[in-house]
Amino acid sequence: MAAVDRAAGLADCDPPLTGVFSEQLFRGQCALVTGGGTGIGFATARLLFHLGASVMIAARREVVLAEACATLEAERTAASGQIGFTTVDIRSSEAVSALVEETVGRFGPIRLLVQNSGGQFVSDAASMSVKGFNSVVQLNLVSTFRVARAVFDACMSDGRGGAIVAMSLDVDNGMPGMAHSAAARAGINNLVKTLSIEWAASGVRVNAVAPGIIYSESAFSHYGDAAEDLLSALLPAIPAKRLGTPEEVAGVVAFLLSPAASYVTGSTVAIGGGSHLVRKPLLPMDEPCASQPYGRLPRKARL
Ligand SMILES: CCCCCCCCCCC/C=C/C(=O)SCCNC(=O)CCNC(=O)[C@H](O)C(C)(C)COP(=O)(O)OP(=O)(O)OC[C@H]1O[C@@H](n2cnc3c(N)ncnc32)[C@H](O)[C@@H]1OP(=O)(O)O
Ligand SMILES: NC(=O)C1=CN([C@@H]2O[C@H](COP(=O)(O)OP(=O)(O)OC[C@H]3O[C@@H](n4cnc5c(N)ncnc54)[C@H](OP(=O)(O)O)[C@@H]3O)[C@@H](O)[C@H]2O)C=CC1
Repeated sequence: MAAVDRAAGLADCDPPLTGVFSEQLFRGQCALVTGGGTGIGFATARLLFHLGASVMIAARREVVLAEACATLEAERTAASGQIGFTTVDIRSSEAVSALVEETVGRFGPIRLLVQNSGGQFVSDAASMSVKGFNSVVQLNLVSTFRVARAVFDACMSDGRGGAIVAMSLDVDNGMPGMAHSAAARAGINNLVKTLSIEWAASGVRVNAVAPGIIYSESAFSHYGDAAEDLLSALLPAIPAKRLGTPEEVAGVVAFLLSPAASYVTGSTVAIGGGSHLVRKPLLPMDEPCASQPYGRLPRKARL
């Protein structure tokens, strides 16, 4: 896949990107990374771990999390922190409460939160049921609030502070084929603004990152055979003319969590090789016409 090949080699340093930060940056701090077993979440957990944090990764698939932990344990250096995993479905308040309790019990109060878990399916809006729209909003927007609230209440509201990074998307120009996710992520972009104001008095910074198209096997596997065609059509609209890597997102997340960003809050940082500056929707559509300016995706493309 040519688009993927262009991204290869960018994360060859091992462990990735630690060289640009002090290895003591997060020494002893407890970090929770949801979705930390794969893709962007794994790259972020990996970087925080190698920068000294005690990192809990959490998602639904235990076997994936266990494998991720084993990989990190095998990479351990003198500078590395601790790593642990537990399962969670972030759509459940009870499960999220249990996750926070377990993380605090194991590694102490959570100071760094990366609310990375999320996703969606591709469908044009005309084929999308309200139930499907709602399930994606629940997963991405409502569950981001749920996780942030649970961590704030338990660990960050006491004035000792913390830093939160949520996962958004490049949605400035809308997102044909992903109306649900784009609306949810636009909600996240606004949510971090309000939370950053309300929680500033507790010393908590709240930011988001908005990745463009980031290649990882786990992410692409959700799009099946459609991925290659979609990507071929998408690539010309990316000024950098390549996809991003999970490590390129992890570096920005680590910066936002770090004291280097101590005066940054309420921001959403685009990580898309300039794609957020291109004034056209990110997803490719059929040939536009006057009566139907954005064309159509195949109806209800179940990928
Ligand atoms: C990076 C890939 C490149 C390929 C090119 C694409 C370009 C896009 C660029 C954007 C970049 C973004 C990338 C990523 O986000 S990577 C992460 C990818 N991971 C995922 O997306 C997986 C996450 N998905 C899920 O967890 C679930 O699908 C979801 C939460 C979204 C739904 O789960 P839920 O359990 O709530 O769903 P149900 O099965 O109960 O269904 C509820 C209703 O939802 C509708 N639905 C569900 N799935 C589909 C589908 N595949 N297609 C259409 N509709 C769907 C449906 O209405 C369900 O109701 P019914 O069962 O009654 O029909
Ligand atoms: N790749 C890309 O181009 C882009 C990705 N993003 C967003 O970045 C984030 C990471 O994506 P990426 O690494 O690419 O893809 P992945 O599919 O690798 O990551 C998604 C992660 O979310 C976890 N997850 C999904 N649903 C739940 C749930 N209900 N409860 C707990 N965990 C859940 C998954 O684990 P499990 O299935 O085991 O629960 C998985 O680890 C997502 O929010 C994604 O939408 C945003 C912009 C672009």
